[in-house]
Amino acid sequence: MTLAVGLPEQLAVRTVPVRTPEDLLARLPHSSVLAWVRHGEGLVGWGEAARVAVPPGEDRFTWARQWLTALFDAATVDDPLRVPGSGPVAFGSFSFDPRSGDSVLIVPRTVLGRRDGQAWYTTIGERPDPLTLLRPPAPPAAVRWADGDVTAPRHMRAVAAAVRRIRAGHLSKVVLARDLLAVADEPIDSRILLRRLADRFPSCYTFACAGLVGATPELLVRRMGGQVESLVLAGTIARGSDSDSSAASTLFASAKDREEHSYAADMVRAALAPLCRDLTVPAEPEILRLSNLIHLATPVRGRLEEDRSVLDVVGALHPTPAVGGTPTDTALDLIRELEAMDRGRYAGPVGWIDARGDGEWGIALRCAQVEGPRARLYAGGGIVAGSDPAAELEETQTKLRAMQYAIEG
Ligand SMILES: C=C(O[C@@H]1C=C(C(=O)O)C=C[C@H]1O)C(=O)O
Repeated sequence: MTLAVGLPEQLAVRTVPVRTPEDLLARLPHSSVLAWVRHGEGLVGWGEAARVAVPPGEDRFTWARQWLTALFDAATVDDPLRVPGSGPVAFGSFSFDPRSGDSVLIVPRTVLGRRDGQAWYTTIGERPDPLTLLRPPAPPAAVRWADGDVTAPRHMRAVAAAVRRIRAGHLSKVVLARDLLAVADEPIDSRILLRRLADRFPSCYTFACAGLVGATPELLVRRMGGQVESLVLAGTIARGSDSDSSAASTLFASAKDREEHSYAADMVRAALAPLCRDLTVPAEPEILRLSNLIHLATPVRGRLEEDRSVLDVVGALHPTPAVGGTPTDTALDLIRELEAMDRGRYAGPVGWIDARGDGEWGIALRCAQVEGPRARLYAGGGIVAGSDPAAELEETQTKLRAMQYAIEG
């Protein structure tokens, strides 16, 4: 259903506390699901009370927020909990490129939420589905892999061309990505992918929205009350056979990775500074260990000066140089020129927002667009003057492995 702004449907929303479900992902009744789960907590949803295709444009986050405000303001809400994620929520996934029209918001009919030992069940409309434990879905069988639009040699050529542009002084950093295709015998059930990702990457945000499924380590912004947080990532090394501490020290001492990281951390600081007071941005990055690789990470915190929804903050931040580059507009043009594929919603913001404007949005990384028996996987990396095409290709291979595992086991 697509609703025009100004003509909102009246939603009847009811939240009730429930006994803590031990496993949100085991409750999903079918493959068309919405999810945002980390360490077993978060939100899962299914059914559609409302859905909208957000028109392309720089202002798509404002458009989306206005559409939701009209919808949620007209709703009748019975929500005794009033915690972030209770009452009506929308899941969303936005295109990376403002020119692309792939962005979508979905208000599920049913949401199961869990945080800090409290759990709730929100339903919209008359007859909620019963909450039952279901039989586990079947994993994808006989998966074949094929090149996407950006083959390995093409990616290396693009990286080499980007390095030349950077050395010629056109820009400082650009993130280039590539894709990989999987085809199974039967439609791929997103629930299997979510389960495998959540088990292997518990500290990542395992997400699903309109067929985009993944587990991202990168928090673009969490807004709960006046508090905002972000976790900026850029700079990567594989967790090889070396001891972890030696890989982490190599990454921490790498001038190339520290440079890549500083562009992203500086931009997030600059974008949040006008919106926040008490902004804290550590001077040096931390080390974030995932099961397959290690990142440089800067945790950022602040208090919002004015009442702004999480989507307003998403709009101020996207695209950060973790997925775009520096300067942003030059990098976007170079991505359009050199990458030669449509990123769709890969590297775009993905997450949820409630009627109070609270929510959590990540950058859609380590993900795939799943359609029937096919999945398109994406991965990229930041390119600076000192980048090496073969090493960058390897980095995308390591990053792709997370979703290859989710699909193949
Ligand atoms: C672009 C991706 O990841 C981003 C790029 C990184 C890098 O270049 O080191 C690290 C983390 C992410 O911000 C990806 O996973 O596809």
